[in-house]
This record gives sequence, C-alpha cells and structure tokens, in this order.
Amino acid sequence: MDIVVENVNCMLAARTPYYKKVIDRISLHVPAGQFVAIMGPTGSGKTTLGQMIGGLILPHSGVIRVGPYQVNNKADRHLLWKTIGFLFQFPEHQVFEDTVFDHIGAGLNRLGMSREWVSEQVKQAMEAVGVCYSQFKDLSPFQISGGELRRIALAGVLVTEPEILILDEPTAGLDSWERSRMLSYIKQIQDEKKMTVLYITHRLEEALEYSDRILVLDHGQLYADFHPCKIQDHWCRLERIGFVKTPLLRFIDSLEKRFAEKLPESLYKEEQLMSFITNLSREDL
Ligand SMILES: Nc1ncnc2c1ncn2[C@@H]1O[C@H](COP(=O)(O)OP(=O)(O)OP(=O)(O)O)[C@@H](O)[C@H]1O
Repeated sequence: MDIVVENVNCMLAARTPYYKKVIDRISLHVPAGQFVAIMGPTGSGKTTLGQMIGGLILPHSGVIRVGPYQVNNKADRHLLWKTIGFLFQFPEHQVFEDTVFDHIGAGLNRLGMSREWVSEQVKQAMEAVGVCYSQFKDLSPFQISGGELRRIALAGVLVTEPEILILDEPTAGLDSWERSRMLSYIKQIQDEKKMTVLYITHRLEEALEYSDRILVLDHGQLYADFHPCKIQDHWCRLERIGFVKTPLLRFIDSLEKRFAEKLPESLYKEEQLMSFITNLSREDL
C-alpha cells in the first residue's frame, strides 16, 4: 500500500501551556513496497509522523491516506489497523500475554481460524525470527532476554502479514549482531511480501544499508528526501543539523580521492564496497 501525506500539521498538547507544533506542513508520497528510513535530530517529529501515518495521532490539518484508507476518517482507521504493523522503540512494552505463544497468536486468534492453523503460523513466525518454537512457546515474556523478547514482538507483528510496517527504533539497546540480524530479516520479508516499511532510526549506517530512501526531519519539517546513493550531495546540509559521517562514509571519502571516476554509486552498501575493493587490480593498489 502506498502512503500519501498532504500538507499535514500537528500540534501536541494543544490548548495547554505546553502547546507545540510538532509537524509542520509535511507532504510526501511513499510508493507501495518502499523501505524508507526516517531520520532527524531528537525531537524533530519522527515518532509523531510515524504515529500519524499509523492513525495513532490525528493531524490538525492536512490529509493522510494509506492505500485506500483516509487516516482522518474513524471508520477507515479501524480498517487500516488491520493491515498495519507497529514495532516500537521498546517492543517489550507490546508483549502483554502470559506466554510467548499467546502473544504471537493473539492477532491470529481474532481471525477465528483453527487452533492447529494458528499453531503452525506461530511456529513458522518464531522459526523465521530465530526463536525455537518448542523451547520458547510456553515461556512467560518475563522469562526471556531482551533480545529474544524483541524477536518475539517482531514475530507477533509479522505473523499477521501487515502491508505496512512502522518501526520506531526497534533495535535500540540491541548489540550490533542482533541489530543486523533483525534488520536483515525485516528486509528479507519486505522484499518477499513487498511490504511498505517506515523505519525510524538514528543510525545512519542502518539507513544506508537497508533503505531505498532516506527522509530527514528537522523541527517538524521535511528537511531532506534522497536515495542513499545520493547522500554525498546532501552532506553539507545534513552536517548542519548534526549528522556525523559513519566509518564507512569516511572510508568512501578517502576512496573517492583516489578512484574518483571509478567509484560506483552503490558503494555505501557494505557488500558493494567489499566487492569493489576485492576487484581492485594490483596497479590500482
Ligand atoms: N505529548 C506531548 N506533548 C507535548 N509535546 C510533545 C509530546 N510528545 C512529544 N512532544 C514533543 O514533540 C516533539 C517531537 O517529538 P517526537 O517524539 O515525534 O520526536 P522524535 O524525532 O521521534 O524524537 P526522538 O528521536 O528523541 O525519539 C518533541 O519536541 C517532543 O518534546
């Protein structure tokens, strides 16, 4: 499903002394199947925008459409919530059921399907996120580690096969191995199911590696919108709002000085960079 945001504004704590304009005239279009990273300084409005698109916060003006649904319309919002998956910064706060099985199966049980079918779907989802079904299914969410719980929260979201996935820093607090494992898995599912993914993150290296597009917010406005391979073109502006080059970008800078005309655009992806380096000839080195 595609997402259309038209001239949207949002105030939080309206009619109180804490009144704040958090989203300021944002318009954008995300075509179905795109993996979009949403970045920007702390407080720039990323979470608010994600929650508005998911119908959890309503805009004060402007229009948001997700596929056939008008987010501003109450009846449409209820239909939208059946096709959308959210994973928040602390996914463990999303796991309320007594057992891992009950949590992952909760959304499916509501569909009125047989117990056997639900069990099979839960099993597949757990195995897909690398959690052993027989070992974990009867455990309480309190009995497992933070990383395992995040994978279970992800399984609980993906098992319902959402058409849109909104991820709000779901890898915060995970080690780098867990982070890349989780993101690679999300990317693989997204490719297979052609899901639209909005991935809110502070990690530029993840945005470059996994996304098809990077949106940058600043003070509630859309500050930049570019393909990851064009990041160098936007760098001066990004630096102005606090972006810092990742080791990979610094390495590409030094390669650029040496091999300017030979560098492919997709070098910001680790695999492409490795392949470029291994294919350099002896003379190049
Ligand atoms: N309930 C609220 N009432 C008033 N202001 C709020 C409320 N919630 C958030 N804000 C303010 O809205 C602004 C945007 O918040 P938001 O959480 O969307 O930013 P963010 O870009 O996701 O930040 P972070 O990167 O820190 O998660 C912030 O300045 C925040 O202080």
